[in-house]
Amino acid sequence: MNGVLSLLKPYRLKMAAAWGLMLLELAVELILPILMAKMIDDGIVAGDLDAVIRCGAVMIALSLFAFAAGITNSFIAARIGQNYGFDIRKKLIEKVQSFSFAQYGHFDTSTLITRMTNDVTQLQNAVFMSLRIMMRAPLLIIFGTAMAVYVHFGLSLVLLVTVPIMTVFMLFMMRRGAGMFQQVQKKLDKVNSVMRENLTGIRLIKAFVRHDHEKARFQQAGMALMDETIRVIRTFESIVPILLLVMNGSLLFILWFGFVEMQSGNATTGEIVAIINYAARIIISLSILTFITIAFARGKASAGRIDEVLQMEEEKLKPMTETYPENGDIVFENVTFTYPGGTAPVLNRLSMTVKRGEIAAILGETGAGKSALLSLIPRLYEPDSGVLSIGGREISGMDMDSLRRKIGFVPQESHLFTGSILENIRWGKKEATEEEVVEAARKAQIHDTITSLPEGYKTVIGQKGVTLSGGQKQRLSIARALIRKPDILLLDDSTSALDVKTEAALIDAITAEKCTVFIVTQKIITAELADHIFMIEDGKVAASGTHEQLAAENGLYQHLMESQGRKEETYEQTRR
Ligand SMILES: Nc1ncnc2c1ncn2[C@@H]1O[C@H](COP(=O)(O)OP(=O)(O)OP(=O)(O)O)[C@@H](O)[C@H]1O
Repeated sequence: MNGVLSLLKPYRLKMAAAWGLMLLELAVELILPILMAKMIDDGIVAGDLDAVIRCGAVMIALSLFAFAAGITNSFIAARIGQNYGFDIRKKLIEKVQSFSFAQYGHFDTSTLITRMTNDVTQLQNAVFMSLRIMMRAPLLIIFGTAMAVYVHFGLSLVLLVTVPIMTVFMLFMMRRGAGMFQQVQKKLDKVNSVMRENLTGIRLIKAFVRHDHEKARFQQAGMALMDETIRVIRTFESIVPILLLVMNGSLLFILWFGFVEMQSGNATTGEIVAIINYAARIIISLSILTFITIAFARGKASAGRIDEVLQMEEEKLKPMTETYPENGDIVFENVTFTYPGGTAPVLNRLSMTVKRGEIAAILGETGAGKSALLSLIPRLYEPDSGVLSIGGREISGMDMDSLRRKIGFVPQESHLFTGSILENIRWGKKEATEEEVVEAARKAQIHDTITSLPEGYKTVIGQKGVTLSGGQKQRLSIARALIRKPDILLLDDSTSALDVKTEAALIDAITAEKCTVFIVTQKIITAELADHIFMIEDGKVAASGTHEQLAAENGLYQHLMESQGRKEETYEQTRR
């Protein structure tokens, strides 16, 4: 067993029990026609009521026994199926969490969601069926045919011909089906992707009056899924009529040949009834096999898709030889970085030093690579070449988790989780006390806003709760980062929606924290508050210095100041 099937290992014993019960149920099913033949020949035809009652009693007892075995098997199979599904989902989420940003880019979010939901359900169904009926149907076909041969060889000859032909036909269809179901799942991915975009972008769609366009997009994806599913159904639908035609023909042949054999005294009524009974059970099993074939083909396709995620190779990282230094400057030395899948480097032999405890403003045109620079510090991406070190220790040799624990990161787009404000801030440090939460909120300049809400820190945000403004979300994200008491604080354009006064108060509070701060910004007014400004252009530091130095010497900076209407006045004047 490998891949996703290896996750069934812990259930080996329970699976064996389920199969054992299934075999008992099957054995009863195979014995019943013989008992019926005996009841007819020794009881009904011979006029012996005692024999009828005896055989009847044994048949009832065996049927009850099979019923109990069947129910227990069903219960165990359902439990294994559900547990297995849970295990796969857990494994998948753990795996996805361990992905580097580059690996995450391999999969679209929608396909990951489909794989974690629908594909897991398909596999769960396949496992349930394999324990409940998947083995039973083929075994009944094999042993049913064997028992029929045992009862009357001549009458069973037709089964010996038709059953293997139909079984091979089914196996062939199963092979074809697996490929087709891969396509169905891909089309389902697309539907999920359009649906997700529609739901998350609902405000935009309304504002731009793009309902019709989106409806058409959804229809296209939905129709593609429907067409593919119909194609598969059509293929499988042909199985049952073909099966019924062949097997009903076999039944008629048995009846006709049985009549001939009975006339010549070579067969009894009971034997004919038993053979017909076996043939009927075989027909039912072959029809069940059709559904099993579909479930198995779907399960196989889904297992492949799940395995693709689970077997994603771990990124090979340098051995961990460095520990995080308690104090240290952050140094980029000739760092070159290309986004995975990107065609050209966004950072090109960039070098810069940010002193411990300094506030560094990163300025640059949009698309200059400011976010890229920030994302290298917590090792969300690894540079192509060059060295990034903290306190003289290369971060590429540091344990990722311990490095990230020292960093407070506020991404460009604020992302909050469904839950209360308190929970959202505490998300940054799970053991934080309420006092710590309030302290972080005060520093992030959001405390007053929170307390003005009717439920204060207990206010639920998200779809079913209060909707916050862009600036409020930014400050909440900053509070979530500050509660960690980070050594390094990365603010990726996270103060863009704040007014001048609030931003200045925030920077004052951050300064008191004495952490090293990288603040990406487009605004000169924010850069002025920094100890050091780095201007990024063409993947390099084009200029650096204090606001005063750059304002006096750097043409590009002066141009930026002018374009933003900032000349002689200072930040203090604006604040007032
Ligand atoms: N995940 C990604 N994969 C490939 N290319 C990317 C990715 N993210 C950004 N880019 C590209 O890399 C370049 C630098 O992007 P980055 O987001 O680092 O710049 P930025 O200076 O932060 O921009 P902005 O100020 O607009 O946020 C851009 O041209 C962008 O299109």
